[in-house]
Amino acid sequence: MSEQKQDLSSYPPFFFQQSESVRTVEPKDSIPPISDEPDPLPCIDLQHLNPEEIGKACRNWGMFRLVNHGIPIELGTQLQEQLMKVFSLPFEDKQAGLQSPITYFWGTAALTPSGVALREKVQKVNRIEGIYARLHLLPQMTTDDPMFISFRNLLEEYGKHMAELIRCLFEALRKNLGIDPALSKPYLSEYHGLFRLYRYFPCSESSKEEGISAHTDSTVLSIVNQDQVGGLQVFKDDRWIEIRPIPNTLVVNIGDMFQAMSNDEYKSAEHRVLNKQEARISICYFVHPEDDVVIQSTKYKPFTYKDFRAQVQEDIKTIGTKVGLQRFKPT
Ligand SMILES: O=C(O)CCC(=O)C(=O)O
Ligand SMILES: [Fe+2]
Repeated sequence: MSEQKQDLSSYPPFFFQQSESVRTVEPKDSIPPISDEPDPLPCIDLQHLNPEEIGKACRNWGMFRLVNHGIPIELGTQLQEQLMKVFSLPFEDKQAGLQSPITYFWGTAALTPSGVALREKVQKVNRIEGIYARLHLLPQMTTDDPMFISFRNLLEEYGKHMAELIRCLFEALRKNLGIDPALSKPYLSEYHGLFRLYRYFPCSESSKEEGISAHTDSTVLSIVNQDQVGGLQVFKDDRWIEIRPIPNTLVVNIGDMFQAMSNDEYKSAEHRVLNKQEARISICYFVHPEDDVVIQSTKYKPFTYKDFRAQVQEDIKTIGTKVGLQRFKPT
């Protein structure tokens, strides 16, 4: 077994109990990723936002790399370091110390919106741990532990940048699509801004183990800040493409809600994460529409994000997987 032996007591004991065969990826997923080409992902410069370029990236990829994003480098580095410290705590300490409104979870075969893994009907539990936090609830975290206080403060500061950044991207894309400005607020609910922070278990790369299985996000927009380990892939033109880690860049993807809002002009990107030989950290920020606003789309029956979320939960419970927007196609 080539799994790293260090600090294994910080991982959920269940990670060592599941058989190897359960964890390996399925045949459809086994197309080898092409990683030695120049970075193929469209790159968007926030300081020189070009509407045509960003629109093209959303239509063709549903994902792009963002540079000159304005997040202070030092802040991103500090948050990653602090996050690694928190994840390195013994498993029991994380369970005990991270309680609402910042909660700890592990195994994401299928997540509830709050990031809790649903284990009914789900055979495979991925070797990943996470911390879930809604941005607007962070100030309510009560703790005396200096490590958690520092972590919470960094996350809050980083979150303010994320909220601003996502608003700026949404406005550019909304204008591109000609969406009514009156929908800006309900379509991108700041109240629903949330973090999922992950640590992926280190394992042998030859085993092709998924930390997060192939999926599209149910969001409007998602922003991923990954460390230098790698493993994130996007499915495009019938193959998995590596989203290489490049320092000081973020990865933005279109979620299902934005796909519907754009009448399918923009695509929610199918992506996954493979575990690597080193533990991997990522800081992901997600924004959804307000619960009760009706998504107006020529491609789908009228639905709200609340309807969508309930349907996803139902599908995961009954058939073990998310069906997504297909459920809302007119019959
Ligand atoms: O960790 C990552 O890079 C991506 C995570 C992800 O796709 C998700 O949480 O939806
Ligand atoms: Fe995702």
